[in-house]
Amino acid sequence: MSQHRHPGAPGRAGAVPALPDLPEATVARLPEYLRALHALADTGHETVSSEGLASAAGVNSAKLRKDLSHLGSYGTRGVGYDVTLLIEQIESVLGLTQCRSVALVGVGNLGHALAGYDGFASRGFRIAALLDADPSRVGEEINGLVVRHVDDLPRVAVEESISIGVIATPAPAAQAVADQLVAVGVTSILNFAPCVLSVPEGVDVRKVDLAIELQILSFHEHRKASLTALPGGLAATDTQEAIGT
Ligand SMILES: NC(=O)c1ccc[n+]([C@@H]2O[C@H](COP(=O)([O-])OP(=O)(O)OC[C@H]3O[C@@H](n4cnc5c(N)ncnc54)[C@H](O)[C@@H]3O)[C@@H](O)[C@H]2O)c1
Repeated sequence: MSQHRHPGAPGRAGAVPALPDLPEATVARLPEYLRALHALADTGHETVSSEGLASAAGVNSAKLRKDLSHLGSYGTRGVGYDVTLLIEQIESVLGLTQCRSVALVGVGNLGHALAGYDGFASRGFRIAALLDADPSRVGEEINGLVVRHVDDLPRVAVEESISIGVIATPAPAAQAVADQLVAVGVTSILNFAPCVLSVPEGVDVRKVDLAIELQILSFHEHRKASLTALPGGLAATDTQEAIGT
């Protein structure tokens, strides 16, 4: 995943308490900690050591302690972190204490898969609107939601209090869709189209490109093959650390 961010995003949800200014890498790891913590809570764990949580989240424990110290969470010596408390702290920092409404634009192959995925709701996101430019797709019902024409976006954005836009259109259409989302006041965009979007200051864009992830893995495969070809073979390398996860 890649991301670009502009400071000073105007909030749509009104005044919120000042948040710590966290490093982006920390922000990117918090959802991993949250997922691991929910799994621990589901299996009856009340506390967890930094090593245990780090291992469940797939990071090293020093990095985890540093990340959590940014939230003012240091755990208790000999006991570790209180699982429920840490879940609350991370959810609060990530702004997950309120459910956010998402508009998905482009309901083709990928859009259908995203619209049919139930996992967003359990993580605090409601797909509230499906929009497409193709009249033959308008009116189709997916997971209880009817696809609407993208020209309805201004009305839908107000009706559903849309706070995040997801773009799953072909790349040539993505910039125009981003412009439409920005025009209706959306300040967070998740872009699946393989292109760079230009957005005004105050709008955050994250890009998901599985092909890029595969290319990065390809590099590591390539590198491992070159190392095993050396005399002595591949040193005891922690591949996840090498990848930087
Ligand atoms: N990020 C990833 O890992 C990943 C994986 C798969 C596909 N993709 C990308 O996701 C996008 C969608 O892929 P797909 O296979 O679903 O394509 P698709 O052709 O099946 O669907 C695209 C949909 O977008 C709609 N559309 C086109 N222009 C529009 C506009 N201006 N406003 C609203 N809707 C519009 C089309 O009518 C169509 O329904 C592509 O850009 C593709 O490259 C990314």
